[in-house]
Amino acid sequence: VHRKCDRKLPPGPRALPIIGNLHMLGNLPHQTLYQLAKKYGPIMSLRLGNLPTVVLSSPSAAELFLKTHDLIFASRPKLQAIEYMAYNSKGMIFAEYGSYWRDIKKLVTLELLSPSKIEFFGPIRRAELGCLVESLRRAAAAGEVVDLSDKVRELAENMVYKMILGRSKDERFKLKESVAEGLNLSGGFNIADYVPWLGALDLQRLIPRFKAVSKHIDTILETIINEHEQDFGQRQQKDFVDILLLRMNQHMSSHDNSQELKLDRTKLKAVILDMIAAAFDTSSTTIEWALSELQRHPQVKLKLQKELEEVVGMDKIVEETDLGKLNYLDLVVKETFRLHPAVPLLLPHESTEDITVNGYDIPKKSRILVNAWAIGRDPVAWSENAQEFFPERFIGRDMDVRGHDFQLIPFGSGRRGCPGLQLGVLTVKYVLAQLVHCFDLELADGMFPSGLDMTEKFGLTLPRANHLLVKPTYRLVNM
Ligand code: HEM
Repeated sequence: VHRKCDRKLPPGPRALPIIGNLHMLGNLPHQTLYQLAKKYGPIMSLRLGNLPTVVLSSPSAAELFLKTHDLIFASRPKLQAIEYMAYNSKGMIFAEYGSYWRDIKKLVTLELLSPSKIEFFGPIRRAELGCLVESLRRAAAAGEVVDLSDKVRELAENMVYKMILGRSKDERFKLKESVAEGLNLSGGFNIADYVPWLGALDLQRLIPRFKAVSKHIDTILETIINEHEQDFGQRQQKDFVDILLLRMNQHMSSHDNSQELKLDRTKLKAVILDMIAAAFDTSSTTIEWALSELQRHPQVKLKLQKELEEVVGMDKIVEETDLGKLNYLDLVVKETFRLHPAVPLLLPHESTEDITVNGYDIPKKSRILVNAWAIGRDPVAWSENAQEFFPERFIGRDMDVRGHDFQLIPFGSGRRGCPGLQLGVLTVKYVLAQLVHCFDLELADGMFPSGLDMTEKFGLTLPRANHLLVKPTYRLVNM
């Protein structure tokens, strides 16, 4: 046991009283932390309020914390937004590490996100993507400019809501808007999570907003679950709510006393909300950046279109079964994940014990931030042209995004790695391939490709600050 003053923390900038280093983060914390790490190193120590925080910014640093010592760093901090808005961490994403999280993870990976379930929901993705292609075709015929950022986000939302709740639109309530507001409110660094006594004063006036969003979402979920209970068995298409209800009812009727997770209504709502929140704009953000990079790199786009012409053909649309044959698409998507990880600092991890890593003492209950955005730009891992969008860099490099290559961890790695990885990668590839195959896009206002603004907007995910506005032209023949 170390006395506090004997501890050797990782190097880092000086902290101010009370707020620590919070004031340094700025509007784009992942970029600030990337710059600070250049000075203080890949294992860097900060104080956010009075919380010891470790920021990891290189592949080997991430490997030490997410693989070598994964078990100690596999928990999550308690965040005020989550306590209020996500059923007190009863879902999976913010559950503390332990048997409850393990049981939920099992349920989610086996019953909601397994390969067979992903395949089962294929027709939903196909139908929704078909609608988007149709709407872009109409815009092309009319020579209109479309907000592609909005369109792609709407598409991803529709796919997700259909799969989870069985419907993509419901005129009666504004679930999408409320979830978006909830995510927005939880995206920033909330003072209350770092300086509890200041939090009690609620200077940012967040608590009433948390409560309002939470109440609204809960009412909607209750209505949807009630309706599922009423017409259970009558509908052909089963969604996540049906699957979880079935599971909940099986438990109740079998009176089994096993230790396995017993779903109740609150847990069911928490899991449903987690699935929505996790899938909400991760895929669409990635697609938006991929399309932006292709717009800025016409030669990459042409090469991808050529591959699609050869593998799919100009008289056919892309099917999910084609994706495995599209090798260049795979490189383009990896390169997008490298430069534009949708969740730039992953989700916060928390340590459950005092531990020494690489000679540094990391106290129990430290906050761990993994800067996946910085790791994707690490010049040692990616050479001098790390900042450039260059898919060919992956040729001959046996590397994927699954979390065993620590240079590329857009989905995290280890115990807390993303369970929606397969679905996420599939969605990104499918939508991107279809849009690139079916349309040529021209930037609105005749802007040169290289002039496309690439400013980011920090939140839970990292979308474009300015929407991508384009004029589409349809490419396929006899379709
Ligand atoms: C391109 C799409 C996606 C990206 C880039 C992404 C990325 C991530 C990242 C970085 C984490 C945190 C890892 C960590 O803390 O170490 C995460 C966690 C998670 N993701 Fe995803 N994700 C995507 C899609 C999805 C989808 C479609 C779902 C489910 C429908 C999903 C469900 C989850 C869940 C439940 C967690 C929490 C895991 C835990 O705490 O144990 N994700 N994701």
